[in-house]
Amino acid sequence: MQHKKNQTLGEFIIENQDSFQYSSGELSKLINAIRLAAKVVNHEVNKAGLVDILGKAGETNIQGEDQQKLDVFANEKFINTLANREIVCGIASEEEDDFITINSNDERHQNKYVVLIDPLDGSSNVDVNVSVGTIFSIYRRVTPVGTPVTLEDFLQPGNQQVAAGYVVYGTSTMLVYTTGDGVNGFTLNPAIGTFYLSHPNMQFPEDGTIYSVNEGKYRHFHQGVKDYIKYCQEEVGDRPYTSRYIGSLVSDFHRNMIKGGIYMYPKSSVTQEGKLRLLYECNPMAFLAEQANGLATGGRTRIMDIKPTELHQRVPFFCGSKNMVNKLQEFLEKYH
Ligand SMILES: O=P(O)(O)OC[C@H]1O[C@](O)(COP(=O)(O)O)[C@@H](O)[C@@H]1O
Ligand SMILES: [Mg+2]
Ligand SMILES: [Mg+2]
Repeated sequence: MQHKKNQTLGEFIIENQDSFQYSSGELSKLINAIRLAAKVVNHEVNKAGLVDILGKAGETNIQGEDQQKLDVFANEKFINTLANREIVCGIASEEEDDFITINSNDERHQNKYVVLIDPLDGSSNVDVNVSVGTIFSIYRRVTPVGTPVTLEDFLQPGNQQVAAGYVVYGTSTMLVYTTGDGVNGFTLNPAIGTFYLSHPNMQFPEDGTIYSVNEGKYRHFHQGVKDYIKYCQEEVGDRPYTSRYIGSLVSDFHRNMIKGGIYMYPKSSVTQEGKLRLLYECNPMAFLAEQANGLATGGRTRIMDIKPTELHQRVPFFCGSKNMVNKLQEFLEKYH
């Protein structure tokens, strides 16, 4: 992978296109479309509070969650931007009950990629001006090109992803992604609307001192998770670790990747399989984590080896610095 200081995202995509095993330019066009939609959503996020984009949209999604206006806006922007550029044959989104088929009957379009997105991650933070994100995951379809996509094209294990990434709309706006050859971060210069390579070859420190979990749900957690949280809080050596939980997966992950840490959303007696969705939250973050020398597990299984069964299925999620995730697994193993 070639990194040049002050390289723009557009230049980076072109220059590294050939290092991608399936390079036909289609994936480059796809990443470029995501870049464009991210800028449009960023513009709206930045002026939230000035325009009527805060609050609930009045609908609920298939997860039974109240959709925020920004959820709906971001969903439309990403879907329209991808669909209008005829570079994908299907899209699945947190905000759509079922997957969307694109251009399937048009012989001219031999699109071979499907995209899964969480258009706005951290929705509970939108109205309180705390950083939020967008998450995307890209696969090659498994059904024949030129035929309508099927559920099978979306229910692929994470280890089949060809690319994944996120946008974080925070103190600055960054797009971070991988095509299986390391993780690179690009910061938006809002003055000229261009993303620049600011974080080449991002790596999770093997050890960290930050743990991120919603401790308000502590008493419902599995005993192994409780023991690990207690371990993090013990006054021994470089512990106690610092507790940091933004409540936006993208932002917690991003901070932990830079500083070293572990994010946990366990299953509990309340949320049987946890809260986070395998296909458009856990798999893309797991691909990034592993490409950045980190780990991602469901507790017993490597996240990217889980065979999906449903579009919106939830799984327990533990992700971050290698030695911290391994330590957590030691505690979980005790009870298996
Ligand atoms: O409020 P809780 O239960 O701790 O959940 C917070 C988690 O839920 C999420 O907001 C779920 O994502 P969405 O906002 O995309 O639904 C994660 O970003 C975050 O880490
Ligand atoms: Mg989310
Ligand atoms: Mg969301």
